[in-house]
Amino acid sequence: MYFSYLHVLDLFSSHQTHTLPFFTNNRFFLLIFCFVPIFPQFCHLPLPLVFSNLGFCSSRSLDVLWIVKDQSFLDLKHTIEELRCGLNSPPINPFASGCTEFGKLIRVSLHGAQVTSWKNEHGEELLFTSSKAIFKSPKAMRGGIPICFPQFGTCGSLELHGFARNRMWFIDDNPPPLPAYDSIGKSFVDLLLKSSEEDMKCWPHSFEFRLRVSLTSDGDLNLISRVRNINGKPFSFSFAYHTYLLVSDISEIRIEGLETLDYLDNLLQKERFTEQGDAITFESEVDRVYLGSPNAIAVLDHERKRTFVIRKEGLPDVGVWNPWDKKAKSMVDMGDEEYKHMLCVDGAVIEKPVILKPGEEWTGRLQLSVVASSFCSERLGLDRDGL
Ligand SMILES: O=P(O)(O)OC[C@H]1O[C@H](O)[C@H](O)[C@@H](O)[C@@H]1O
Repeated sequence: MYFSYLHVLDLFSSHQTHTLPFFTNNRFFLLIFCFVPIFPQFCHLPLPLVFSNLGFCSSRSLDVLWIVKDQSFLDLKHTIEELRCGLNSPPINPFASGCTEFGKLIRVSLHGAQVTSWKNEHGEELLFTSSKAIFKSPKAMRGGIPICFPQFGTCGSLELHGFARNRMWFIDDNPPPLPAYDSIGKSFVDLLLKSSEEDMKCWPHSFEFRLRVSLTSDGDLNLISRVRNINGKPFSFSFAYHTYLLVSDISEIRIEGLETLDYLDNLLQKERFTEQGDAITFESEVDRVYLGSPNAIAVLDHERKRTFVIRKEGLPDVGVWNPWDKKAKSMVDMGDEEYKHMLCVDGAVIEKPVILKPGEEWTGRLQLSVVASSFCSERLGLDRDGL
């Protein structure tokens, strides 16, 4: 059965007594919508819809979550009214259509726990999604932030980038607590992936992978991954937040923070080189893993006059990828010219895989911010240690 906006509206109205105090007392909230046109293929999956903050649970079909910031109850009510008015028309994306303006928000798919959209306060998209992206299980769609686990690239015997990006995740209603600074004043959702019988056949290790996706009051996108070994024996894994940044023109992009580092070149059988330039720029295909990078790097978009600042913890390596024209043309889910508008810069653990003993947990944090390029590197705190 297809799940429509009507269900969402019903859900809000029938639980109004629960939702009102929450929305009036909190400036931040998690708004959960099912969006049929994006992932119709997942709509049959019975997944629990959990508004833990609201004090009720409901079992509904659900596949896409929206994390929205700074919305008062009145704004939300207004939006619901707008959606209600459009109920007789075919379902449309309320956010993309301009029928409502939410400003800062994140969209997350339960398929792969993939962040598929991150918007600033002007409603401008900050992550790349290919116009030819295929939103079809079991593959990850081309764009956003796929999670590469328990393998990055071809570093092992598993499918490329591991299986986590191709699995359905669940909302984690009751995650083990995180430090207070990871929760206060933020809108967030917790997702969970556990090893399935099928996965155990190719990767025989029991794990729990918890991902918190959150939006800070400044509009930063935070991702916190926690992988726990619930096995009787140790296991190792590699990992990456495969982050597709949306850029104006790849030839105008510069990465600062990776200069002088060693890197493995995936285009030359992972041969090791040392970066020589003052900054990384792009004029052909690049597929590299920079090793032992600082915990903050910057991606400067000269044309748009904005800079992505990537801060990370527990993620020593950085994958940098742009397929350029020839490879882009060979990819079914990428437009011929779209390579010009994307750059993958991945906080990752690749060269020295994480080894977890039974009962141990690993944490990898990534924070993405956008600032005006008039900020100079010193003010970005690129030499700051961690988040
Ligand atoms: O096409 P995908 O499986 O999503 O992989 C896309 C790219 O991801 C990484 O950046 C790898 O280093 C590349 O070799 C790969 O081509």
